[in-house]
Amino acid sequence: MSETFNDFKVNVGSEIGALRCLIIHSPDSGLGKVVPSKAQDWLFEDIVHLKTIRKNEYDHYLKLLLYFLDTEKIQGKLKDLDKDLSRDFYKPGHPKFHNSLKVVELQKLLSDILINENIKHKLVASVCAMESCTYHLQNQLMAKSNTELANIIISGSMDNDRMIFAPIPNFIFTRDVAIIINNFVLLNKPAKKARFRETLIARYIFFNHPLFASYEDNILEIPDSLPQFLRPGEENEQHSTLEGGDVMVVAKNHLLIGFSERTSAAAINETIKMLFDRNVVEKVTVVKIPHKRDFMHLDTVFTQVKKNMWVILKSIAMIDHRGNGNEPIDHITEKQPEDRTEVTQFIKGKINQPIKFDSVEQLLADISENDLKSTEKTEIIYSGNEEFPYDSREQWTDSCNLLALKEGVVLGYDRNEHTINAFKQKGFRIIGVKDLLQKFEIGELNPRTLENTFITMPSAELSRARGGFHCMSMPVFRDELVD
Ligand SMILES: NC(=O)NCCC[C@H](N)C(=O)O
Repeated sequence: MSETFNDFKVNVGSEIGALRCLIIHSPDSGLGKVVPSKAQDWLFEDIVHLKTIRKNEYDHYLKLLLYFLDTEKIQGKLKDLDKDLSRDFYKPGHPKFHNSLKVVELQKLLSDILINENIKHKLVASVCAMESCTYHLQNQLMAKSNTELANIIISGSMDNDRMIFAPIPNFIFTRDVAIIINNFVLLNKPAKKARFRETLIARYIFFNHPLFASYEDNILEIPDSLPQFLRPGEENEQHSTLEGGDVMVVAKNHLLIGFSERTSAAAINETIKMLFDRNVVEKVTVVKIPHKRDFMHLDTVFTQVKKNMWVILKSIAMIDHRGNGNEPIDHITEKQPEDRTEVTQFIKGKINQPIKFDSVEQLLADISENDLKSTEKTEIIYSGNEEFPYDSREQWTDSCNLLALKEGVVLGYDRNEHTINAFKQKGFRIIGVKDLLQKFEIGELNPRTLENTFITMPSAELSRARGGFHCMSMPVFRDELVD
C-alpha cells in the first residue's frame, strides 16, 4: 500500500463541514446510449446530449471540485485544459487523467481492483449473472485489461461501442450507492432495477480497494428481516430497499432517513437497529415524504446550506392541515391524505418511545439549534422563492438539491432562477462557475476564503437526468464543524 493510501481517511459527520474528499463519476458513454423506449425504465426524463453534458456542464463541476479539494491538480492549467478537445484529463485510464485522491473517480477505483485476478473473476461472473450474459461473452470479458473492463462494466458497451448489456446512466449520482456515516460505510439497496449493477460495483470497491482496507469492519450492509425471496409481491413497501439520496448525516450523532418512493419501511427498520447496535449514531429521524417520482429522495426536497440555513420545498416543510376537519371535504370522506409528511425520531435505547415533530421545518430548527448549537435564528429558503408555480417547477429541476463545499458555499443549477433570487435576498454572492474558476485562476478570489456564495452551474442537460449536485457527490471526508 502506498504512502498516499495510508493518508486516506473516511469521516463524514455533517452535511456542511468543509469537504476534503468525495467520490464522483463523470458521465460515461452509457449516458449517450439512453434510447427513448428505455428512458423511463432507466430513470431518465429525456435523451441527453453526451458531448454537452460533459464539456459544457460536468467538466466544470470537476474543475471546481479540484480547485476546492486538490488545488495543485488544476491551478494554472485551466486555459490548456479548456483548449484540449481530447478531454484526456477527464478520462480514467488515460495517462493524462487527473487521478486525484481527493476527487476520486469510481471508474478508476473499479479498474484498480480489477488488477487482482481473483476479484476480476468474481466480479465478471457476478455482472454476467446479473445481466444474463452468455458464457462465451463472460470469457471474452475475462480477456480484457482492467481499464478496458472497468469501462465495459460501467458503460455496457465493448469493442467499438457494441452494446452488450444496459448502461448504468445513473452512476453519476454516486450519493445513491453508498453513504459515509462518520467512519462507517453504509452500502445501499436500490429500489430500481436500473441501479442494481451500480450497487454491485460499489460493494466490490468498498470491500476490495486498498483505500478502504482499514474500514472493512465498518462496512454496513442492510440485512433482510425475512429473506427477500420469501416476501410477497413486487411492491417496494414489502422489500428492503434504501438509496443514499434518502440518507443525510446532519450531525455526528444524528442521521435522517427519508421514507420515500425508493426507501422502504422494512429497510429503515433494519438500518436503524443496525446503526444503534454498531454505535454509529445515537439518533435517527425518519422523514416520510410523498411516495412520488417528483420527490424520489429526501435530498430532492431539502438540503442544508449553513448550520442555521436550509433550502426546502414549502409544501414539505409545513404542517399539513389537510384532513383536520377545517374543510367540508374532511367531513364527507374519511379518506386521509396518504402523502402526508411525517417526522418520527428514534433515540438509541428508547425505540419504543419515538418523538413526533409537527413539521419538517420544526425538525430542521431543532437540528440547527440543538444538534449544531447554532446561536442564530434558523433561516429557511424556499424553492422558487415561495412563488407558484416556480416552487414546484424548480424543485423538479433540483433547486433543493444543493451540495455544500463548506458552510455557506453551495452549488446548484443556474436554471432555478427564483430560488437563486431567494439566496440573493439573504445576502449570498451569486456567481457562475466559469466566472469563479477564472477568478480563482487570476487570484481575485480564493476557495479558502470564499463565504456565503451560491455557485451557479450550467444545467440544460444534467437536469434531464433528474438529480442535482447533492446526488452527484459521495462525500468521504468533511472537516468537523466548529462550535
Ligand atoms: N439523490 C438523488 O436524488 N439522486 C437522483 C437520482 C436520479 C436518477 N435518475 C434516479 O431516478 O435514480
